[in-house]
Amino acid sequence: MKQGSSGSVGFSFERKNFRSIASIRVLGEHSSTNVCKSDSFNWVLKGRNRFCLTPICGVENRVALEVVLEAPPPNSPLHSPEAAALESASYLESLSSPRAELGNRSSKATQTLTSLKKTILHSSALTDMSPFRPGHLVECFEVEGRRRLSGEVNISGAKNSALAVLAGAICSEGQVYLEMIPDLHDVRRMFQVLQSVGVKVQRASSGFMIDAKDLTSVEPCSEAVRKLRASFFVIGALLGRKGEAVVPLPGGCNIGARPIDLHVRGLEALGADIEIRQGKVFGRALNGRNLTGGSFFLDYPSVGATETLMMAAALADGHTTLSNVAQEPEVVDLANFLNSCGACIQGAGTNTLSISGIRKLHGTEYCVIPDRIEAGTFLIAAAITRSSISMNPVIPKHLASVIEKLRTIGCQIQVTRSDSLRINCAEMLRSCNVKTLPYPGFPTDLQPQLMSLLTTCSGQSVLEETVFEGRMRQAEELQKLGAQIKMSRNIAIINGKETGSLLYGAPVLATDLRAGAALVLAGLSAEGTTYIEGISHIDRGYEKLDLKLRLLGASIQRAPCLPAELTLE
Ligand SMILES: CC(=O)N[C@H]1[C@@H](OP(=O)(O)OP(=O)(O)OC[C@H]2O[C@@H](n3ccc(=O)[nH]c3=O)[C@H](O)[C@@H]2O)O[C@H](CO)[C@@H](O)[C@@H]1O
Ligand SMILES: C=C(OP(=O)(O)O)C(=O)O
Repeated sequence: MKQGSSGSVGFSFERKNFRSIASIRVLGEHSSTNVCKSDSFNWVLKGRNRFCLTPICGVENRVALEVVLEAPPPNSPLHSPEAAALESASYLESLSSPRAELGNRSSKATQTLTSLKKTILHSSALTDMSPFRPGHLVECFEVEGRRRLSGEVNISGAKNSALAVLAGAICSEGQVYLEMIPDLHDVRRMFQVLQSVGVKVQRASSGFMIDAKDLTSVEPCSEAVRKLRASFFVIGALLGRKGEAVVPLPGGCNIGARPIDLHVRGLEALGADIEIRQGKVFGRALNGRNLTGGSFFLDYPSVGATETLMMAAALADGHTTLSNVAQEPEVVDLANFLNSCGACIQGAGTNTLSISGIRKLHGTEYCVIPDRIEAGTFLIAAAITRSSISMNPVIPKHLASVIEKLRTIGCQIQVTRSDSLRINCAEMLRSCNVKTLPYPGFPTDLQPQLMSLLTTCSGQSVLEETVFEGRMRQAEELQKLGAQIKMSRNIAIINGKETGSLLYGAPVLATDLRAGAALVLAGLSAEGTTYIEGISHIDRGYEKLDLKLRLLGASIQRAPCLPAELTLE
């Protein structure tokens, strides 16, 4: 198909039948190795299931010659290769090109489909594509399974600590230098939240310098706040500092209703008047100046509510007692950070916090704890691939419940140094029963990953999610890989096979951060190729997950795919 520099190549196909297509490769005019960068073209959705491929200015000579569609893996439960081949041929016939060329191209495509040869346009060509616009290809992870992992992985700073500490930095009027802040989408959005109220954020040496001396607003940018959960916690710091705050209702993982009633009632107990209207929470100190100390019992040990109230109470006039608080390591990290700025918080890590308010906090240097959830994800990655790996830095105590369960199913885990772990896994692992609970119980943030692992363990496991009511959406996706899972509300009954259940690669969708991680792990264990869409969720909370896994020997790449939601038109 010849194509003028100013024209466009119009084509249409039934997107629903291509649910499992992995990629589209665009070739240059004379050489099949001359792969045009995806960002050289606009993929524009034109009406129902119709795309238009238009060269962007400056790439006039790099015309689109053919589009090669890849069929789904042969074992895909969604779609047979034969159906995909037929679909592809009819798609090619719909191209507005001379018939002779069509014939060639159709047979080329069919060959490609028949051999199921990998024709993925790899990540180097994609790097300039983000953020994706509607109608563009989106990134997915392409995972080639059944490879052993080996080596040592570096664990990043904890996402949930870093986010809480960044919110906490608003409490301080001095300069705060923070280390071990992971490079995550959520962290970048949190920087935007801080900057929108006048906080200066600067990269400095291997960390970040945060200066919240001159707050210019008490209303952070709605767009950024709505993208993550922890952004809402700034309400405690802003009310503490300024006696006033207007914060939109937060975003975060779609894993349940996630109300903010405990934050609100706790702030009211500290002398705030709170009103929720038009999707925003308006708070102000009742006395028109500062919050005042008080007592509050949390009905549930909410991590976020504990953190919000800790920040507010740290700056309130007088003394506060918070009972039935969360005891998570990230809560302790926030308390340690605030104390290093001069706050007076006692009892962090127990179920009661005793806080004497201090009106002005000073600057500090602080290093965030390592991410226990990332470390747990790598422990499970080793287990699901029956591999041996080491990881560092970790705080082994933070992973006690996870280590205990992995040992129960047959993994060997050694604490090799005070901050390092090594895991060795035999071929045969056993089932076990697990219930998620607040810390020190088994973390809900590792439940989806554990579900993937248990599908490969012999016998029947019962996994119960008690923290979030909507956090088992990965089960449906794991079933597409062949996992034997029966769901009953928040309980999953997982049947592994005697020899360890073999998962089969297929296209799947990450519905949230940890569900995405669970699918990556399942893909590492599966026979064939797994395509995981929705990886922006994963980038929210894992620093370079794909790179770290590759360094351990996994085959995982970023590849372009058509967004599934385009079928919903
Ligand atoms: C940014 C961050 O730190 N996120 C973590 C934090 O989320 P987050 O702070 O949102 O989690 P919470 O501990 O608050 O939520 C636990 C349960 O309490 C409920 N609840 C919470 C607040 C409230 O006002 N009312 C209420 O009913 C929630 O709906 C949920 O069912 O802790 C969770 C539980 O360990 C983790 O999974 C998240 O990764
Ligand atoms: C649920 C999580 O994050 P968030 O609270 O930011 O949605 C998580 O980290 O698993």
